Amino acid sequence: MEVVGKSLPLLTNLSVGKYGTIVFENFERYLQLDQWNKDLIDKYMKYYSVGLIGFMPSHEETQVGAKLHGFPLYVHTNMALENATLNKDNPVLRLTRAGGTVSGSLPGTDWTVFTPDSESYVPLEWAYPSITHYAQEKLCTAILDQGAIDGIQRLLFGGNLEFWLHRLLFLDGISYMSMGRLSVSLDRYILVDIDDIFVAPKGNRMTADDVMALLESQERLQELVPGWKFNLGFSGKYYRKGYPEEAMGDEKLLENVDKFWWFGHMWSHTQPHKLTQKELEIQMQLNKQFAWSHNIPTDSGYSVAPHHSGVYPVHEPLYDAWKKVWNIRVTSSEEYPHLYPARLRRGFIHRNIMVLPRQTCGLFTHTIFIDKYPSGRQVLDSSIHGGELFQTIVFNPISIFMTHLSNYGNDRLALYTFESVIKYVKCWTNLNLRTIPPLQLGEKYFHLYPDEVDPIWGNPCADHRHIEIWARNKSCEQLPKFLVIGPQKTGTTALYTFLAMHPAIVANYPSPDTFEEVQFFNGKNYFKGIDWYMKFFPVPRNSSSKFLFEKSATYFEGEVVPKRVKALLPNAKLVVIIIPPGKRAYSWYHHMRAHHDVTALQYTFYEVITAGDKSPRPLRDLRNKCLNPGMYAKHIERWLDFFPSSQLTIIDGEDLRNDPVTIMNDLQKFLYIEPFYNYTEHLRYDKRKGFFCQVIEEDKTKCLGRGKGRIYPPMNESEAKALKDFYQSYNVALEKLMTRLEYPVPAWLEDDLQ
Ligand SMILES: Nc1ncnc2c1ncn2[C@@H]1O[C@H](COP(=O)(O)OS(=O)(=O)O)[C@@H](OP(=O)(O)O)[C@H]1O
Repeated sequence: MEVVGKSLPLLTNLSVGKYGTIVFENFERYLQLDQWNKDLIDKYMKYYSVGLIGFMPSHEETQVGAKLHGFPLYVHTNMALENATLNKDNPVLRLTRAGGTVSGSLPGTDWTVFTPDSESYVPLEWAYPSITHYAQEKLCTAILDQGAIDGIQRLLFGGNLEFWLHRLLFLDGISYMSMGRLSVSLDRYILVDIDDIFVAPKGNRMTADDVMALLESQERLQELVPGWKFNLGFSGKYYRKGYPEEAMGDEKLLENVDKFWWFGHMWSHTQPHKLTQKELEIQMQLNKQFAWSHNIPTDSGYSVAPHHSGVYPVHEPLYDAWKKVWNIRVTSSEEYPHLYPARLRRGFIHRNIMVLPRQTCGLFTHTIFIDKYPSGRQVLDSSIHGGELFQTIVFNPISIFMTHLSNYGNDRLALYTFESVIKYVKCWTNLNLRTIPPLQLGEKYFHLYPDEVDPIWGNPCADHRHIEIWARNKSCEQLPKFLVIGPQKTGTTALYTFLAMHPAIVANYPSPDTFEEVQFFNGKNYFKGIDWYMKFFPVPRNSSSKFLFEKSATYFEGEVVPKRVKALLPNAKLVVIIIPPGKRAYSWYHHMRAHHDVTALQYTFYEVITAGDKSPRPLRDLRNKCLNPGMYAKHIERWLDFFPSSQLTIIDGEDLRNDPVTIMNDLQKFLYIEPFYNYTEHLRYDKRKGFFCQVIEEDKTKCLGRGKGRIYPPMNESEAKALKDFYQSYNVALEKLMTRLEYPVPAWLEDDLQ
């Protein structure tokens, strides 16, 4: 999909058509195109068998029987309409079914209606004028030009997408105009959880009659939705806690235990984020014993958490206890990434537990009576009749809804809601509705959305609901305020050490697995979750005055890293160090040799940097690790796609090496760190090491270890030349970038570009 501004986009790519359907939000813009562009689009549509969808705009001035420029079609604008119907013989209909009449006024008073004067046109939708002085004949509000005149099919809408039926027709239009190339599947999966089946105050619970009504409703729904079963969550502690007739309702449910699906909850419906793993296990175990003693199946692999607590933001003990006690493989939540907007809800898999997005159906614990539905019953009915609930089912391949015991007692609001909406979907669509058990649903979901498997951890403090369901002992102050992102071999360890000397700055604890770096955002560690990450930082006692930071030099070139950092640490400052890229590559090569890397020992530096794409894999890998991080501009631009330049600073590593005091002073200003730390007194050039080192005592310094500031022979001329050629275009881009960001161009960069 491409949204076009003033000029037309390139329609083809290597003589392959790029677009399956052309849509004009305002059809007049198509009519007003200059001849050249219009011919171009028309030719494209004919050649690639692509059709056009256009929406008629509204104007203050009303047109009555006006001819549409260039078409045998007459329009009447600014109409108020009601009672829409569809032409069941129109070939566009696919997902949409000509279901009857949408009674009542259509949204807006600026509809355009069409009168064709050619056999090429087939009406798609009709409606009647609302104002009585018009003749009560049906008027065409959407029309298909089948292309008999100029070989191009066009679908014109006289109203916009505010009308729910048009949203369905629009999808069908895209499918039809692209000859099926842009079609969505007609399968829709719905799962309704009743969560929690024994939890509701006296008076709001189910009686035995309500349970029978639930079963009857389930049978009727099974006729419409193969496999339909209500999915009941239970907390055993509340069994038989209602009035006597409600206790009989609970018993009735268990008499019919095999007619439903079941999933275990917490024994006492407590929010998991408030509990330790041990406490969670006890809660779950009690509930499991209750299940065993009442013949409730315990093998669904599904569970949900009260108030979504612990699922997202992740409370690891919940996942641990779920796995251990119930062997949970799938759950659902409304909170990832945030509650609203609902259309952005996603799934993810964490530690082999599939978290599916849950939709909202408008039934909450406090919505008990149909006639007392908040803001009136008509709100519920319009949600069912083409509104939010209807569209949720139509536009989401998989919908998981949560309902509550209180929705099924009294006047059985939930039964009314689901039976009505399902019937309405059946009436107006050709969708194949299905219900399958949660585990299968999870597998289906990630088959449909493989890109969602990997989570993107957001910042819990960016959402007040998330803070409420995050453990008390956790705090966003335990996350870093800035990151030294690399790249490797540019002096990042020296910078890390100098920063850690500052009394107001606190560095991450070293990682035992990755030498000193945490390497959270770039590799597998990311999937260990943010609890794991936070363990690398002390809980700051006086948080506001401490600057936590982390240095992982591989973040710089990691493709996914900026996106992940942005999600968790949107306000973090970023520190980049650059040195001559060839020098960096050479240092890396010697680093690998010092670590006895067989490939580095086997090949000369020249062989590594000039290796072709047909070379052995290990050689190519080493070449890439040598050369890629030095494509500085490319990587910095990627970070700038996610962060404003004011959050990122670029340090010239040669300055850091030769004049660290000035660099550290500038960096303190960039980070707004107080109190100011006078590095002049704390850093001194060490002749033996050949670098600046930390002053320990008057006459004693502490330098970085042997692995930093290695001694190796200078680069030879052919190596230097190969590197200069390789980095030429990247260095040009770097110079431009630095100038744009108002940095002085480093002397080495100017030299390299000579
Ligand atoms: N003060 C001080 N002391 C020691 N070394 C210093 C210092 N300042 C900069 N350098 C240069 O840092 C190079 C190592 O860079 P990194 O620390 O980023 O390497 S690593 O990615 O963490 O392995 C290291 O590279 P080599 O000289 O190739 O060993 C040094 O040149």
